[in-house]
Amino acid sequence: MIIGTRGSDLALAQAKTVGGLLDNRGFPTTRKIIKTSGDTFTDRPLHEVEGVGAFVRELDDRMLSGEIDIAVHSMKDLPTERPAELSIAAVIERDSPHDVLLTNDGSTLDELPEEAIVGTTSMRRRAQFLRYRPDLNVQDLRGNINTRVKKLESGTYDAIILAEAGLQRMGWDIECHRLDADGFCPSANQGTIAVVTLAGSEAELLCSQIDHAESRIATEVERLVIRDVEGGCIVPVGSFAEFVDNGNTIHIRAEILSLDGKRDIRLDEMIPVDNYREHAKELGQKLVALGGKELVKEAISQLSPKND
Ligand SMILES: NCc1[nH]cc(CCC(=O)O)c1CC(=O)O
Repeated sequence: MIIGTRGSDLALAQAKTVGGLLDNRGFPTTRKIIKTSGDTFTDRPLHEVEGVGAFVRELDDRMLSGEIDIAVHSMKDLPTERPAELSIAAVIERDSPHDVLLTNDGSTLDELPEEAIVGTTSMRRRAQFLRYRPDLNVQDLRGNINTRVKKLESGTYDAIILAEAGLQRMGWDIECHRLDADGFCPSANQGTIAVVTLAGSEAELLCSQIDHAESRIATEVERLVIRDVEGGCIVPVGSFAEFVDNGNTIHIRAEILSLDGKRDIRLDEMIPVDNYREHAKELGQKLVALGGKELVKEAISQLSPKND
């Protein structure tokens, strides 16, 4: 079976993880690197390139045309709307869902001097940082993990924010400070790898063997809770579900922020695992009732290029 992947080091590491899990079960795989438009326009902020799904569509197309059997993605990059012919055949056991702060001199978030330059392109991270430290100077920082760390080391930024899972998968042992989920609620599905196949294919059946049930449920809850505010991945929205109470309860935190981090709408709730879908949908409606949709619309209107 052929695993399709983007060519970045992170994507390759993820594809190797999935290949290894399948090999262990006696299903040999090979890898094929696919270049995507999200990889081509690395000089522009992500929301200007083509928004949601820049990295994903190309791999979808190659699968629909039969060129690859399996596609490996960072699950947080998968858009909500997916081609009906494709299936998430496996959700791999989650790595760290948290963000981390990397600083040039090892200082923590609280120790950074006023006006320190913090690099991130994520609107969520920007808003969360400004909420916590309105004095910081948050600047755009595009590029893959390697590029971003290099730009930190070159001194262009005093600090950068990354997904801890990315660092783990690269195998780098760099000093960093984990940002807690109360102040820095991660993106929905952060730290989780999704394995995509054609629905009804043999590959789907084989890949279902490496599915991790708790990770699948947690990622589904995270998406359901923010589904009705219709944000996509470029607006300041966080959603994080974790199993507590010996796996009987799910702790869900979700939030929408204004771009400047001055206003937010937040949820912090426990739901039973039984009937988790119904509970998650109810929380989604609660987020809407609190004004979540309006805040998302406001953020999008401030992001999109004005027509005239
Ligand atoms: N935004 C790009 C992206 N997509 C997935 C990861 C990291 C791995 C993951 O969350 O599974 C990253 C890098 C980052 O956010 O720092």
